[in-house]
Amino acid sequence: MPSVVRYDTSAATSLSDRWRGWRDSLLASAAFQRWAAACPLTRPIARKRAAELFDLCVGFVYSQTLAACVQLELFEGLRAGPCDVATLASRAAMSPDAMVSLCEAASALQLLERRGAARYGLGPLGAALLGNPGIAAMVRHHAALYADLTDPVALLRGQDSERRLAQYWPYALDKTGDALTRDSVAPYTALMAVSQPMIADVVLAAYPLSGHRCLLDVGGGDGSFLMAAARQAPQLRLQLFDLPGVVAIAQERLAKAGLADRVTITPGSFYDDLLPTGADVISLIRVVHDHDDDAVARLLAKVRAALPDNGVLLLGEPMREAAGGADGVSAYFEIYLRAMGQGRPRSAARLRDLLHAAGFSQVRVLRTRIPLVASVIVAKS
Ligand SMILES: C[S@@+](CC[C@H](N)C(=O)[O-])C[C@H]1O[C@@H](n2cnc3c(N)ncnc32)[C@H](O)[C@@H]1O
Repeated sequence: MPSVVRYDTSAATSLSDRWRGWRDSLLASAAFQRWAAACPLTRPIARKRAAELFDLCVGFVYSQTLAACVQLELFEGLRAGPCDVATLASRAAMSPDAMVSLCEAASALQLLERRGAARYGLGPLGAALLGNPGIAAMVRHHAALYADLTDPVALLRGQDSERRLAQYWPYALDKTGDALTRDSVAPYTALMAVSQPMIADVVLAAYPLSGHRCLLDVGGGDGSFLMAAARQAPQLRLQLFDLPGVVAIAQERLAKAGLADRVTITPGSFYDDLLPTGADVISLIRVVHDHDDDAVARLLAKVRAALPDNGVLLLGEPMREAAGGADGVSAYFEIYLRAMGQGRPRSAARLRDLLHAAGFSQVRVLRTRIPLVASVIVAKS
């Protein structure tokens, strides 16, 4: 269980509570809503709020429209150019009418674009998705999350017995990883590998590794981040630490990439084992948010113990409140990690506290190109 209490039990009403109470009662009033929609000055705000609320109400339909396009490999099918509805329908084994509904819905979401009567091509978002296969893989694996979310209240009450997402990430069910076979870790390891290039681009642009001698990637999956680091910094020696089933996959992948001589691979669980020493920089990429505060505190202490004086911890993952505006990252990870059964999305400020508590100094939050994909923190041991 997370050790931080996140709710305020104080009965005192502050000035800001009273201001917000007044605002909420105004916004909840049907008469005010009618007035705001009619008044030319407030109409743009009223329309924006109505659109935002509409998106919240129907977001599941948007997601499932995208899921259908991905499942039918519609974007791939349109890569070479637009196509008529009859051909798309026959490829997808559905009626032309049903295909028109899907194409119209996808066009409204900018995934596709109508290109004449009964003919469709890629839309700007569909084309962007083709450039990043990690997104389609993420969409596919959401089938497990959405199945768990069929009854969201049961999930939050811990009454969902199937726990499909936890089975997808089996280390959430077996913390030591002892019983995890290669087959059980292969699906999430493949998903991480295909989505890793966009993470590595963002992290390594924010913190180039050219000044370092040896990188240990803890929870390094199949070695995809190490491969990107090796391309960026040809002098870098490489180390990887992950669960035994995962490192078996990494061993093959890194050997195929011609990096066998440059890398040392150590199987283990950071819940039970010490981390290997020898690296002057240790990375935790998309690892910390998967674990509760007490486990993270122990992991950070082990990272610090494995680093030399003035060694560097490089932490990269999506963080709360990093992307600005409505915080979709927080909403997503709060519910996602609840379904997975462990972990927390954390803000840079919260991570900074955990790093200081573990004895790290000179904690710096670095700007990244796309904070939605990952934010980066570096700290000295
Ligand atoms: C979300 S994945 C991220 C993988 C990789 N860093 C990336 O960004 O693509 C988390 C990784 O942490 C590893 N992991 C989870 N629990 C672990 C443990 N107790 N000891 C070692 N590795 C663990 C998983 O096997 C997985 O490879």
